[in-house]
Amino acid sequence: MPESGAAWRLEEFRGQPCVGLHLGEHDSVRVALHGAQVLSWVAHGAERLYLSPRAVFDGHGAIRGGVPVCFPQFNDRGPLPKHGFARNQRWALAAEPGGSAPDALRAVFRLQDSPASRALWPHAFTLELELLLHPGRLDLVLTVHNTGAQALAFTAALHTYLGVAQVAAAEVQGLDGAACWDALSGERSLQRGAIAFAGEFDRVYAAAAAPLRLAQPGIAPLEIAQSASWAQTVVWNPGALKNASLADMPADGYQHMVCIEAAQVESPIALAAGAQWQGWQRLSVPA
Ligand SMILES: O=P(O)(O)OC[C@H]1O[C@H](O)[C@H](O)[C@@H](O)[C@@H]1O
Repeated sequence: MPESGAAWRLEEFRGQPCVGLHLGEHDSVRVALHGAQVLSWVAHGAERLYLSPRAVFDGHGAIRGGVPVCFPQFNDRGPLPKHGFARNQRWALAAEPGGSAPDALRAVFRLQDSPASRALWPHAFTLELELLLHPGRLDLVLTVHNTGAQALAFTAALHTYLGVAQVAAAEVQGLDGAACWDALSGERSLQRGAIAFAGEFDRVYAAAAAPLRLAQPGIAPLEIAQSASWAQTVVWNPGALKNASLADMPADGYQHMVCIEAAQVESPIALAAGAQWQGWQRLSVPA
């Protein structure tokens, strides 16, 4: 274990088994085995993720909030259930969590193909989500391993719900000039300036080379970086109307979240038999 005060433990949250990583008093992460879904990330004492108070924890459906892992399909762009099946299945801890550096904790979750996954998608695979918790920083590393004898192809995302005090006052910086596809209008254009939110927003951006920033008045900004292996970044907020159609969101839920997703949406990743792919997202509160 790293410095004193660092620990991991099995926890229960809303009836679901979870793993908690705790680095001292002020940094922690909680992950449900269902979907290996991160439900909470506390950085320097402040929660930075949004988890809907109406999220359903039935061990079957998707949990609204935190960091859903979308695999092997992004959204409804294909024949599989929306955002694939990985967020709807029980993952396992790959090994006992522990210290990875003097001031860091690491946990790895694993999902392998099963009769349930093969009924939907006829491929052999191992999916791993590695979490590295540092003071003020969380790294999420997704690895896809084709363990079968046939090639496979997938799209995916780390569908991160970031918490905001008031979405109308929040801004996403760092995508100025990026090519974007508006999922609402179908139009392609270039982003001009920072992203602000005044209604439903659902856009797929060509990923930027430098980290993005989520800026809010009076709150330390959050930096969001992703590996170059993800071609896109998705930015989503349902706005009031779409929010009202989401049974697992409270009426004001959309005001308190912005999704910034490291994603591979437009061209599937092809993996030959035995090949691996890795993509990460890093969330940090700059010192
Ligand atoms: O409601 P879900 O299946 O979790 O999807 C939530 C959202 O995910 C992504 O951000 C997509 O770009 C949106 O179009 C979608 O509405």
